Amino acid sequence: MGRSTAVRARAVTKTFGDVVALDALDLDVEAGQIHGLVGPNGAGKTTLLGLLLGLVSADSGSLEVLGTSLDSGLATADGVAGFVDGPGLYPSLTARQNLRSVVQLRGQRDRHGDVDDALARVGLQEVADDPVRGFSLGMRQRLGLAAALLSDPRLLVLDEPANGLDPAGKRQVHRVLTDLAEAGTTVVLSSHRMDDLAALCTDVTLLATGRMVFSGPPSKLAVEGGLLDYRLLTSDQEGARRVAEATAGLRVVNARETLGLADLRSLVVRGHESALDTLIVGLVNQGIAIRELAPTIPPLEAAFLALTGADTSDYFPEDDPAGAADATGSPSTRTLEGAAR
Ligand SMILES: Nc1ncnc2c1ncn2[C@@H]1O[C@H](COP(=O)(O)OP(=O)(O)OP(=O)(O)O)[C@@H](O)[C@H]1O
Repeated sequence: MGRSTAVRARAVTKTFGDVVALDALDLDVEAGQIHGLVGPNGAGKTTLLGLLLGLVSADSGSLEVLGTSLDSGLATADGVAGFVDGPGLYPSLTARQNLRSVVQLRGQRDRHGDVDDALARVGLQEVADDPVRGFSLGMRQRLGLAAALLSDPRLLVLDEPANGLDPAGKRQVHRVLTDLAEAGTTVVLSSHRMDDLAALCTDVTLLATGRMVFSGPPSKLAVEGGLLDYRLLTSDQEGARRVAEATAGLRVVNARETLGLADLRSLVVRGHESALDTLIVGLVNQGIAIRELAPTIPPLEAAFLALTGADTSDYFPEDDPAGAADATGSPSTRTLEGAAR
């Protein structure tokens, strides 16, 4: 394991009875990365985070966390902190008392106001002396993060840390995580929000039914996702339709299905970026002004849907079968090989 590798998983498998939560998973997380795990419900994200925290052990394969092998059973590597399924907190204690109890349980002392500092970093200083019982989900998430910060972790593991956070709270948590990563801490987190992951993560790993279907920078994921649907509004919609239909590699698709009833004027065209470039030139040559042209859903979301096999028919038309889900419903090998690093 290289010095710069915080997590190295090889063929890690974890089953719960008949359910295969992780299926021969390979994963590398470089030190100092903010690494996002994303995938449909039940994909294995929480199971993987639990393994990193030493809360569950793998059935087979090898897992090294911060240079410590976790292959011989339940163990937490030194320098790892975080939580899955929400932070464990004492509801009758205040936020400050909760953090003090964490410090005491670890046999540490509250050096130089570490507790107050952690509360301030997550924006909870105003409610430091309120009982946690009355805290919202977002406040609990932030307090859980503060508890994890108290041990100065080298690897921070967080299960949906933005869950329940308002936009200001989310920005604050993102800032904390970015500052930590800049100081060398590795962060591995799960999220269902592709926009959050794109804004925060250096790399993302996309899981589907316990298998890795993509790992790499979010920008690469967006590009590898395949064809996109674009909404097109011009000065001459009929003329634009004719140009689009004549453009190689582009298809005009049913706008009503894609956009719903809210937007009956727009055309929806499906294709790769290069075909779109040709369309734009064609429209300009015909003297048709382009008023709006944008993906109907964000590229990362489209890539997620395509690579996890969800709703692929919307994103991979019949004339591009190589990009479609295979007969077993698994995501396409071609796409995955192209996508995986
Ligand atoms: N303790 C357990 N006992 C039985 N099955 C479990 C257990 N933990 C996880 N599973 C199963 O393993 C699979 C993966 O679950 P996991 O919680 O890791 O998925 P996830 O990607 O975190 O899902 P979500 O997005 O819904 O949180 C699921 O089918 C789940 O039902």
